[in-house]
Amino acid sequence: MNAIRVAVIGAQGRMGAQAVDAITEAEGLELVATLGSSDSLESLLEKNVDVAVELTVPASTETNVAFLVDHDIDTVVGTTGWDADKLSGLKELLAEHSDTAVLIAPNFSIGAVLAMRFAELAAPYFDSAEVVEIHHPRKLDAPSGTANYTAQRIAAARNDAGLAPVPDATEIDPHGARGAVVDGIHVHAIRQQGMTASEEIHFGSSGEALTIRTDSHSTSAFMPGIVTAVRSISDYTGLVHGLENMLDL
Ligand SMILES: NC(=O)C1=CN([C@@H]2O[C@H](COP(=O)(O)OP(=O)(O)OC[C@H]3O[C@@H](n4cnc5c(N)ncnc54)[C@H](O)[C@@H]3O)[C@@H](O)[C@H]2O)C=CC1
Ligand SMILES: O=C(O)C1=N[C@H](C(=O)O)C[C@H](O)C1
Repeated sequence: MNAIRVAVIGAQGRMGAQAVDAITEAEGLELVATLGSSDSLESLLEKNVDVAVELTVPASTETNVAFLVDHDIDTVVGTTGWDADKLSGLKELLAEHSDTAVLIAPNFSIGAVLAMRFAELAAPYFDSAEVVEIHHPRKLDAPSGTANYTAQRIAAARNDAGLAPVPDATEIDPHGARGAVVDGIHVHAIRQQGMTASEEIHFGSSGEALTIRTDSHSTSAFMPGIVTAVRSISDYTGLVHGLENMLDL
């Protein structure tokens, strides 16, 4: 079988550089292009790319992915910033490219993917639910893409179960101490030197608490997920939101 021809966009970044190594080492994958912020996406067109891996910045990802879809290149996206409007625009674009797939993966770490699934399973059983994320201080966006997605999934599971809003008597909060609110779920972001990425999901009901925690100690945590996605994406078409959809969870 021919190797899958892979391009990495954002190849000089923390994630991109590690993805270059992971793809180079992975059996059945061939790294054919690496692009940084000053390189033109047009240069990919002569490389016969099967799959692009997009690991850039929230301000660039939508334009990059639109170019790749317009040229029918399957794309694995780890970059954050994909809010509901951007996702729906991408869905519309993909509808015009029926053989092309894009994975938007809020998190490639198996621990984080499982933590989100466990949270979704736990959500209907608890009155209270809040998310705390901790990241390195170089991170551009808050709350993290993973925390946003976790909160959305908890909110959807609570909604399906017919739960009332989370109990909270706060009336006075001049400094925003209760954090961001995503679909009714409070989300708190900590930026801490020495950290890579962690998330805690706190649940509570009368007399009991459940805390789910996932830690990525280094960007190596995300590489098996990227390689799995690159190998699998040709089996899909359209928008795939979340690596869990490629993991049979
Ligand atoms: N889904 C996941 O599991 C993970 C996602 N991330 C996300 O991935 C993104 C990248 O993270 P890091 O590598 O830590 O950031 P970084 O800042 O180290 O790297 C981003 C790179 O993209 C480059 N870049 C910016 N615009 C570009 C463009 N138009 N074309 C090509 N390159 C461009 C920058 O020059 C930089 O080298 C962030 O949004 C981050 O939140 C990070 C870790 C895991
Ligand atoms: O910027 C990061 O580092 C990370 N970004 C993603 C996010 O925002 O959720 C994934 C992971 O948390 C690391």
